Amino acid sequence: MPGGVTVRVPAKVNVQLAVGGARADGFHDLANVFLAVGLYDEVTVTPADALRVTCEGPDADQVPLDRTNLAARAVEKLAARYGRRADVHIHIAKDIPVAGGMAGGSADGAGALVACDALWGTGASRDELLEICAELGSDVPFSLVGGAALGTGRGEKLRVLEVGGTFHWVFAVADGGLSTPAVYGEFDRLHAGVAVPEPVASGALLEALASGDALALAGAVSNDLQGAALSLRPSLESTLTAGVEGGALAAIVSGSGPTTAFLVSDGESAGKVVEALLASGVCRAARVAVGPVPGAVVL
Ligand SMILES: C[C@@](CO)(OP(=O)(O)O)[C@H](O)COP(=O)(O)OP(=O)(O)OC[C@H]1O[C@@H](n2ccc(N)nc2=O)[C@H](O)[C@@H]1O
Ligand SMILES: Nc1ncnc2c1ncn2[C@@H]1O[C@H](COP(=O)(O)OP(=O)(O)O)[C@@H](O)[C@H]1O
Repeated sequence: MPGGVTVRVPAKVNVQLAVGGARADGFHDLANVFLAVGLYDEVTVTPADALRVTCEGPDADQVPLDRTNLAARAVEKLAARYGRRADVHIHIAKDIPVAGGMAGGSADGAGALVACDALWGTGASRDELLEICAELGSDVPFSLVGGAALGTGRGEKLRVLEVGGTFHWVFAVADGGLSTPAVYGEFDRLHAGVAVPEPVASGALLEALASGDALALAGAVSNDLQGAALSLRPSLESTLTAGVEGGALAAIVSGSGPTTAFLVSDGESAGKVVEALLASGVCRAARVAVGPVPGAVVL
C-alpha cells in the first residue's frame, strides 16, 4: 500500500499447554509450547488524521474496530512511549479464525506494533517491542517471535525452541468462538479442591520437536485446557473423533478452543482429514497449514 507498511503474522497452535493453579493475579502459570503455523493475518498501517481500524475477511464482523482492538492498543502503546500521536489507519486482512484459540488478536497486536515501528522509524530494540507485547497479552510476544517457543510465566517469557522438520496440520474451524477467560474459569471450576501440579514442559515433546518426528510429536501433544473447552462445548468431541477416523496422527483442541487441531503425516493425509471433517459436518471449515513458520515479518 503506498505510504504504508504491511506486516504478515502467523497463527499458533499449542502443542503442549500445561496449566498450573490460579495465581493471586487471576492468571495461571503455564508451560506453553507454541508452534507458529501458516495461517496469516496481514496488518497494514498508513498515516491518517486519527487512529482508525478497519478489517476484512470471513470473520471481520466479529472483530472490534474500536480502541479495544489489540492492534489499536499496540499502536497507542508505541506512540505513548515515543511521544507521538497514534494517527494511523490500521487495516487488518484477517484469515485467522476469531476467538478460535489461534491467537489472531495477538497476531494483529504484534503486527501493528512491528508495522508502526517501521513506519515511524522509532529504532526500538526487539526487547522493547517484546516488553510492549507482554503488556498487551500473554500470547502477543510469541506472535512477534514465531517459529517454536516455550512460554513460561503466564506464557509471555519465551525460550526459542529448535525444530528439526516441518509438521503438517489440519484445523477444524468451529461455529462461534470460546472466551479465553471463560475457559480458564472452567478449568478452575473443574479443578476446585484439587492440588494442581506445577506446569512443566514435557521432555518427550521437546525431543519430538527437535527431531522433526511427527509420530513422536503425536504421542506427546497435550492440552490441559481441553477438558474445560469440551465441558463448555461438548460437540468438539465429535470433531476430534472425525479427524482421528480420517487418519490424523493426533487430535487436540487448539489452546482455549474451539478450533481443533489435527497433526497429520503429510499433505496427502491432510487432504483426507479435511474430506473426513467436511463429510461429517462437524465443523464450519477445515484449513491446512504447516509449522513452524516465522513470526511477524514486514512485507
Ligand atoms: C489459552 C492461550 C494459550 O496460548 O491462548 P488462546 O488459546 O486463548 O489463543 C493463552 O494462554 C491466552 O493468552 P491471551 O489470549 O494472550 O490471554 P491474556 O489476554 O493475557 O489474558 C486473558 C485472560 O485469560 C486468562 N489467562 C490468560 C493467560 C494465562 N496464563 N492465565 C490466564 O488465566 C485470564 O483470565 C486473563 O484475564
Ligand atoms: N485484532 C483482533 N482480532 C480478533 N479479535 C480481537 C482483536 N482485538 C481484540 N479482539 C477480541 O479478542 C477476542 C479473542 O480473539 P482472538 O485473539 O481471535 O482469539 P483467541 O484468544 O481465542 O486466540 C475476540 O473475541 C475479540 O473480542
